[in-house]
Amino acid sequence: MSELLRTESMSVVYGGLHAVNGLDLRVDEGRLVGLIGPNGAGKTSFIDGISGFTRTQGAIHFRGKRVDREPAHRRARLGLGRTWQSLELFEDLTVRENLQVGAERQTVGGFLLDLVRPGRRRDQSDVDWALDVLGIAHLADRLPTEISHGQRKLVGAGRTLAARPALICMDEPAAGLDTTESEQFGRRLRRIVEAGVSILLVDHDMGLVMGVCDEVYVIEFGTKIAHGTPAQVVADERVRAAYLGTKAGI
Ligand SMILES: Nc1ncnc2c1ncn2[C@@H]1O[C@H](COP(=O)(O)OP(=O)(O)OP(=O)(O)O)[C@@H](O)[C@H]1O
Repeated sequence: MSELLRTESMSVVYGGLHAVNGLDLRVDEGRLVGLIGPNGAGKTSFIDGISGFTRTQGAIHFRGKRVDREPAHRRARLGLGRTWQSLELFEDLTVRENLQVGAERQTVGGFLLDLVRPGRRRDQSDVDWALDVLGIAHLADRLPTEISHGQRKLVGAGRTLAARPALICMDEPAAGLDTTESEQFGRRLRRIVEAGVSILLVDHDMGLVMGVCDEVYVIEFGTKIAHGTPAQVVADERVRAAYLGTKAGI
């Protein structure tokens, strides 16, 4: 399997707090990799660090290139996509238009073209592809207020997918979904991977993470405490101890 993302001793430090503490993590092409840990373990800080939204120490390699000193927009252009914990769709745009916003790569040429031809037709192929992978093509002309909560989550993922990334880091994409919606969402995640896009999945929904991931990393206080298949991780004593007394259901 070829390597897509690899961090080496990566840390995120806020003041004196090591939110991520020397983490080695790897995502290969064609893999759905979970990253879990109790509240405050450092999961969002890790995603912020690899995507370039917070300063890091250590090395981050993406598609064979060292990227830890590259700005966020350049990492995105290399194919490193991410979603955000707060799902804010453009409520007055259709589903298709919401994805179109994600697909647009702002270039100087495109900006000038918009000035001279404001109503120009845009290439819809990436948007059509993302709608199809997520199974929401039939909702393309609806407004976000007209679709279900689970479908809104797919639109949120679709905005990142429409930029055709090689990897999507998802930060709690299933928050607030009930069990049935979460299972449907999980099937869509597998379709994204089958379509050639790897996923790093952060979520508190253990049914989802353990049900869809090929492998799972577990962190506590910014440090890796386990890594393996879902079955190996669930059986790990340190993981069980870390989750003892929480509602996560490991
Ligand atoms: N901008 C910041 N400045 C200072 N401390 C921060 C900042 N962001 C996060 N932290 C702290 O870093 C630690 C890790 O937080 P982070 O949000 O990365 O954890 P998490 O695993 O994503 O948590 P949750 O599951 O609750 O979302 C926490 O102690 C948090 O309070």
